[in-house]
Amino acid sequence: MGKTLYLDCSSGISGDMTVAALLDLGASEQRLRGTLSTLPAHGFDVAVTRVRKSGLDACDFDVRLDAAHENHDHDMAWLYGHLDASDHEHGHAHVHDHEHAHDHERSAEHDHAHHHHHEHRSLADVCAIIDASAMSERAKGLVHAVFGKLAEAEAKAHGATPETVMFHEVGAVDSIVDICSAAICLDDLGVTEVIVPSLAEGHGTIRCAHGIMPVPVPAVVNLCQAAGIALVPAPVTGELVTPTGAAIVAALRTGNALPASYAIERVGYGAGKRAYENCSGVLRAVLIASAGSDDAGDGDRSTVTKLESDLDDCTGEALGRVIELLMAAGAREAHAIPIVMKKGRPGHQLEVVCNGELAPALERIIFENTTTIGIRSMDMRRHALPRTPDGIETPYGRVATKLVVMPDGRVRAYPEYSSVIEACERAGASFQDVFHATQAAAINARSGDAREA
Ligand SMILES: O=C([S-])c1cc(C(=O)S)c[n+]([C@@H]2O[C@H](COP(=O)(O)O)[C@@H](O)[C@H]2O)c1
Ligand code: NI
Repeated sequence: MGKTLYLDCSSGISGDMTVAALLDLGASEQRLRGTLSTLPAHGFDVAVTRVRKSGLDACDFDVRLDAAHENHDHDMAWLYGHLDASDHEHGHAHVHDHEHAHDHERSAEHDHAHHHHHEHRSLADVCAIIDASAMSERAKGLVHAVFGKLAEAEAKAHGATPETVMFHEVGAVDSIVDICSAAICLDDLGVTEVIVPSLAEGHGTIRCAHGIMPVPVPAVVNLCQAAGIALVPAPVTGELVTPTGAAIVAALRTGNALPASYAIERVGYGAGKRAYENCSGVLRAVLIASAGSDDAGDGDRSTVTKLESDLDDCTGEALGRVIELLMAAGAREAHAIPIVMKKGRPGHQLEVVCNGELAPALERIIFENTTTIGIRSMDMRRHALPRTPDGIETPYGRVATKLVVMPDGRVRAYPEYSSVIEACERAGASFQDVFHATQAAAINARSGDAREA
């Protein structure tokens, strides 16, 4: 079973804060750097350092751009219009098919500390960069999901469609690297559930490539509206939630409520770049496990997506292969059910259950690896009982086991299949002997607890 991540967004959320918090949680920096080096995007380097933010020791993730790509993201004076406040309008309408920068340097109205370049990319431009990298299929799926949400929100703000809208800052190299990095780190940590109850957000206005925008900026408003994300007003003049941060939450969130009780496995703090009064400026990321105690609640209620396709012309070999690929790409379940289709044809219904953000990537795998030309999808409610992974000592060695809390509070032990097989092979014992010995040992270990099943 995957890990559950709780994001405490009491100081908002941005792309770099997310990556920093995940690295602080233990995601591999080495793996991140190795994977980023395969992105066909140039002019950037990443720095991972420790900083003190509001007295807290936090991780800082910084995408450093070369002179041709640098931006204003941390320049508070520029962001809030204290320098030359002349508007910096760009139409979104111009057509291009390659990365380019608009060079406004040295013009009187842009004569401030940084040169002001924008790379305008479409969703297709960004997808091409992601697909050409060596990111895992799961990480690619997460990145596609985040940019898909951004494209919908930007399109709505600018009266375009997701296919035609041009990204400004959110399509720049640093934002692409932030989003890819967040996906690589989540994949590395094995996170499958993401709980985000709400996002704290400031007020006022902020300057961006479009000009002066009200906070929350339009893209954030659209993202939160579409995904039903609650915003909590914070006593801060400025932007705490960036479009990238909101899109990460919109695409990856699987739940909006913490379990009634939970244990903290690990905590990470990611520093924001901007300095505001009245908030800590850090994103706290917590890996949690349901405590499985009396007051553990009745588990997690979340939404999952089911993909379904009926096949009467696909070989068993192809079906077996696609199921393997789907599971490797992060599906929760993938199976084929024998059915009799129209004209009396024997066939199979391929059923895949996944977190919603993975659906587009898994659909691609189905189209590429089977004969289907259509996939049905539906969102479903899922009720998962509270469960805690444990290691049970048995006469055959240690066996990984899930302890599951039943609705009436009793606890059942479910030995993990692969761990049972390892013990069988280690000890030369039968599956039944190891499985039942593990259940008995689990119950014995908890014999003081009157609520055993
Ligand atoms: O890039 C685009 S199109 C963009 C749109 C909007 C809208 O609300 S529309 C806002 N912004 C601002 O850009 C910076 C950087 O955002 P990141 O998500 O890349 O960190 C931020 O201040 C946004 O408000 C950009
Ligand atoms: Ni925009």
